[in-house]
Amino acid sequence: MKEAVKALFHREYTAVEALKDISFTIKPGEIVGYIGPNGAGKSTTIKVMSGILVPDGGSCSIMGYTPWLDRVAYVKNIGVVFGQRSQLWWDVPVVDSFELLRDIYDVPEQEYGSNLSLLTETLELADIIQTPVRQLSLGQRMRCEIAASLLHSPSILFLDEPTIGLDAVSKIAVRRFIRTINEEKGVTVILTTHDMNDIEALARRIILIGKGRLLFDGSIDAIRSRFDKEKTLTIVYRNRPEPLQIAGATIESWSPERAVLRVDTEKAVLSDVLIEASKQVELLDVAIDAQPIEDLIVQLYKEHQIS
Ligand SMILES: Nc1ncnc2c1ncn2[C@@H]1O[C@H](COP(=O)(O)OP(=O)(O)OP(=O)(O)O)[C@@H](O)[C@H]1O
Repeated sequence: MKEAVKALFHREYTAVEALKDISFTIKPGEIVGYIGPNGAGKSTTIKVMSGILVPDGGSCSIMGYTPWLDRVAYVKNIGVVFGQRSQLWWDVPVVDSFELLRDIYDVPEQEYGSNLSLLTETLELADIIQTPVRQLSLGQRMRCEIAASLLHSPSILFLDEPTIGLDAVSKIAVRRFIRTINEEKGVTVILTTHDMNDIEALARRIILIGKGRLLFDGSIDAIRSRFDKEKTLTIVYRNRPEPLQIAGATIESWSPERAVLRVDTEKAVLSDVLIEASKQVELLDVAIDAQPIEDLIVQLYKEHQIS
């Protein structure tokens, strides 16, 4: 209590440098996964890039605009979805919010009409568009949020955790939609998410930040070739009563009909392991699994000591 009263008169402040020396360039038409652990600075970056936050230093140029200086002209070119916040009015039907956004962005009637019908069809909004937002499920609301961010045909879309809390079906629908607008309309997408399946499904390029610093900027393939040295080989074969012995492979589990092997591809060639296996058993089925991208990202976090 004493400390609380003291704090009323004498506040102690701690400076948090949310972003430090972060620098990158994104080409039109890219989908970039902007990732990092909690508190890394992802939302802060999106807020700076969308003109909501004014940084203390540094520069940011998007389509020739400085987001926080040229806000009115700039926002016509961007769409923003914050998974944790809503840009829709809670008590009115979704379509009323859409119409208000049309007026705010000054979208010509014809453009609004064709965007609305395309978004209604592809995001399956027909049954919910007359419902007040407060009566929608999270998945339904997120589909409306994404539609709302695209009514004015922006060429850049910032998505801050767009699939948070969605069920598997809705996640797949949202991912498919993001891919479609990127491929068909060339919309540039900057996506933050903790769901590595979003990243795997959408982003070819990853920018990883941790504690406000840029730690990695490159392709998923580059991460794979750096960390994904181990493959899991599952083989199914005709009855063999004793375990296989294969140089270069570690037997993870074994039964008379099935074995799971781990192969370090830096030490053994996968095809040699398979040839050796086929000499010892009559192979019926083979499956090769790479490490999930989630595990690779964790290794990247560990390398930078930010896990
Ligand atoms: N309004 C604020 N006032 C003070 N500090 C803030 C504020 N918003 C964010 N921060 C701090 O800035 C840093 C970066 O936060 P940010 O929200 O950008 O992280 P994030 O990467 O989006 O995290 P998460 O994955 O948890 O959403 C954190 O240390 C956070 O505590």
